[in-house]
Amino acid sequence: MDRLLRIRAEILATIQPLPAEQVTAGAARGRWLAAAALARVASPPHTCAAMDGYAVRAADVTGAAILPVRQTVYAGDVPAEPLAAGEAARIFTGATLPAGADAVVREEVTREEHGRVQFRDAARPGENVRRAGEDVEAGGVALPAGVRVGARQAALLAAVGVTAVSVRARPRVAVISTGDEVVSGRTPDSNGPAIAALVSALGGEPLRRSAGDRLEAVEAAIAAALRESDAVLTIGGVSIGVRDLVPAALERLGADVRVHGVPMKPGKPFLFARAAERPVLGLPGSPSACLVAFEVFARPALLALAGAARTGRRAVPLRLAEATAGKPGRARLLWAAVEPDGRVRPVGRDAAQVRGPALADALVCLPSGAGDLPEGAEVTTWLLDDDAG
Ligand SMILES: Nc1nc2c(c(=O)[nH]1)N[C@H]1C(S)=C(S)[C@@H](COP(=O)(O)OP(=O)(O)OC[C@H]3O[C@@H](n4cnc5c(N)ncnc54)[C@H](O)[C@@H]3O)O[C@H]1N2
Ligand code: MOO
Repeated sequence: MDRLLRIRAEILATIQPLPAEQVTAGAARGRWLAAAALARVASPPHTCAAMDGYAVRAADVTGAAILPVRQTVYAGDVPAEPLAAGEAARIFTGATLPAGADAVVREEVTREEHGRVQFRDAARPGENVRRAGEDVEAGGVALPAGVRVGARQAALLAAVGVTAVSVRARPRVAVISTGDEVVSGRTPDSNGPAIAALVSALGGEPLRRSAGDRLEAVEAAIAAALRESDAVLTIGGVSIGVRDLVPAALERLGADVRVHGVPMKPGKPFLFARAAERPVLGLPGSPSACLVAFEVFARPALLALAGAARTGRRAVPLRLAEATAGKPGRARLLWAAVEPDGRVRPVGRDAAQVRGPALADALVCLPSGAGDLPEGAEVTTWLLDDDAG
């Protein structure tokens, strides 16, 4: 995997994030922050009760004690008056602590009768109190740049009063399916919709195009794509057959082909070029190879364009649910399913497979030269289920 990761790093080094724009927090959903989002208000906004009970000055409750209850504070109230020494205030979860109070005693360990509350034990200063800003201080960094705004991030932005944020533009990504068999429909275009869906899941805007097996057609399709998009993905026509026209078309367009052929299985013919200051990623046509090359190279490249701080899949060591026969040579990526017990089971291997990837929720990465692996062997696994935007 090291060589693949080096090639990936070389590709990423050529990619700058797209320009930033200011959008409402709602419109930021699924996009990446271009700058840190700073809290406009603290969270929590006021020092408040963490439990229903009685606000007191802890110094007044150093053991069993009885205090008069002078006020009641509900969530949303502004306390009518400060808490005087020797008094208690009835208070509810989330309600602002009256000035002077420094502890909340849970209702369960008290008894109220005739306007007086009885405490059994000492109150600790700070007990059941949420300090204003203990989660996020006003003016502090709520979210750093490079983070994707999803559901939980939207909650934080709302909590700290952020209504507008700076995010990276959505990448417009041309997805060009090539090959007469695909254009005619004799071979169903399974890669096109898959790659378009993967682009959408990254918050990108896929522009689906196709070109038959004529050099001029492939060249024209790539040239048009370079004009209308921020990145170009081609599918098929990238290995060494006489009808594999993507490399020749790129040459005619004066592209700078930086990578052609990578030591992995499947996905060996993958190509990376720069043309018109844009990245061009040539994915193999064989379905499993296409999707693997997308995972290893294209997805990180598109994430870098979109401004993501983390461009790789989450990699975790998992144990194999079954033995896997070793093969010398290239690093291998196996579509796999994570089982309920946390072990991982490969689901199909041939580069032409469409079913294996469809059943998988992980990719197992075996380094070049990995021999036969027994059941239970630990393997690096990329988890594929974190696309939620
Ligand atoms: N003599 C050699 N032949 C091949 C080599 C090699 O080194 N020497 N490499 C093999 C490897 S590895 C792969 S992977 C494939 C990929 O080649 P291409 O990227 O040029 O892909 P095509 O030849 O255009 O298509 C291969 C296969 O995939 C089907 N296809 C293409 N596009 C789609 C699509 N959008 N949806 C579904 N299926 C698609 C196409 O019909 C072919 O069946 O080359 C090996 N050959
Ligand atoms: O490496 Mo190819 O990618 O065998 O399918």
